[in-house]
Amino acid sequence: MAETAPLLGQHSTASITCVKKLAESTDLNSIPSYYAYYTNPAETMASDPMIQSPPSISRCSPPTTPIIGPKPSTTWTKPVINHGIPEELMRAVIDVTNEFFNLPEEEKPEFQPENVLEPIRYGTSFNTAKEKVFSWRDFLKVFVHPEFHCPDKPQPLREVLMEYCERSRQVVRKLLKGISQSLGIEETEMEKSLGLNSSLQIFIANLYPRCPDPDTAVGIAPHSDQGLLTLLIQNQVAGLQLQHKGNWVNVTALPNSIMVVIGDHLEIFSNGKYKSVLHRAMVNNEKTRISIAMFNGPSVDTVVSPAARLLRTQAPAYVPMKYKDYLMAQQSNQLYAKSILKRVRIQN
Ligand SMILES: O=C(O)CCC(=O)C(=O)O
Ligand SMILES: [Fe+2]
Repeated sequence: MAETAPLLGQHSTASITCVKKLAESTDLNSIPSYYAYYTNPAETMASDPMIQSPPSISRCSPPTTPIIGPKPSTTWTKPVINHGIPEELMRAVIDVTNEFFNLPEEEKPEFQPENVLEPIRYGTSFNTAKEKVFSWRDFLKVFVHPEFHCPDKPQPLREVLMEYCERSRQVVRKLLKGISQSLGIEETEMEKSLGLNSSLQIFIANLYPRCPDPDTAVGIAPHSDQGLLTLLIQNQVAGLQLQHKGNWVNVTALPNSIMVVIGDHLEIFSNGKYKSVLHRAMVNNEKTRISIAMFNGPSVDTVVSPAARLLRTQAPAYVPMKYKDYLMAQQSNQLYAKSILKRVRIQN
C-alpha cells in the first residue's frame, strides 16, 4: 500500500470520465502516469488465497443465526453460500451492468452530476476532482433504498436491479440479526437505533478493464466500506484483496457465493467488536473484471454511536456522527484507507 495518500490537487485530467475507452485503444502498451498508483512492486504483492469455510445462511438459520467469522472480534470478510439469491439473478445483474458500461459515452452525461450524493452517478476512479492518481475503474452508483432509483437504460436494468436489491436486503437483515445476537443486543434495538426500515442501500457496479500495467495501477485503492455490511459479487475474474495481519491476501470467490464485507458503521455500532475490513481491487492484463458491491447502511438521518446496550458496561470508542455527514465526508474526498473512521474513533 502507498505509505501516504497521493497528494490532493486539481489535475489537468479532471475531464477524464472513463477508463474503459482508454483501455480499449488498440495502441495502449503502457498506462498514463496519472494511473501510476504503486511505484514499488512490493506494494502490489499478495499472498495466496486463504481457504475460508463459508457460513451458510440456511444452515445457520434461526434460532442458530448466521455468523460472520468465528467470533465477534473478527476483522474478516466471509463468503456466504445458500443465501437464497438465485444464481441466474446474480448473473443477470452483472450482465445488465455490463450493458450499461457498453452504452455509448455520449449517452452517459445525464448520469454525471456534480453532487456526490446524487442518487444516480456514473464516473471513473473514485473522485477525480480530489485525486492526483486515478484508479483503473469506472463505476455506476445508484441509491436503491429507501427510495428506488435507476438509470432508464439499458431497459432490463430496472427490473433486475429492483429484485436484486430487495433480495440483498433480506440477506443483510438475516446477517444483522445474527450479529445483534452475537453482541447481546436485541434485534429491535439494532433496528431502531440504526433506522433499518429506511436503511440506505447503494448499488455500486465497478468495471475494471484490462490494464497493460497491472503492477502499477490499482482498481480501487485500499479502503474500508462506510456502511454496515457490503455484499460483493463478481464476474468470475479475481481481483479483490484484503489486508490480514498487515499482509494483502487474495480472495477467491467460491461459485455462487457472496462476499460479505464489514463496514465502518458496524465497527462503530459494535463499539469496535467487529472491525471494518481494509480491502482493495487489483487489475489484470487479460480480462475485464466487473464487481457489484451492494452497500447497506443505517438510514441517512441516523446519528450513529456505539449501541446503548454495550455502553452500559463499556466506554464509547467512537463519537456519534450523523450517517449522512459521514457519507458526505467519505464521498467528497479521495478514498484513503480508514481515514474517515479515524475521525470518529476516540484515541486512548
Ligand atoms: O471490486 C472489488 O472487488 C471491490 C469493490 C469495492 O471495494 C467497493 O466497491 O467498495
Ligand atoms: Fe469496498
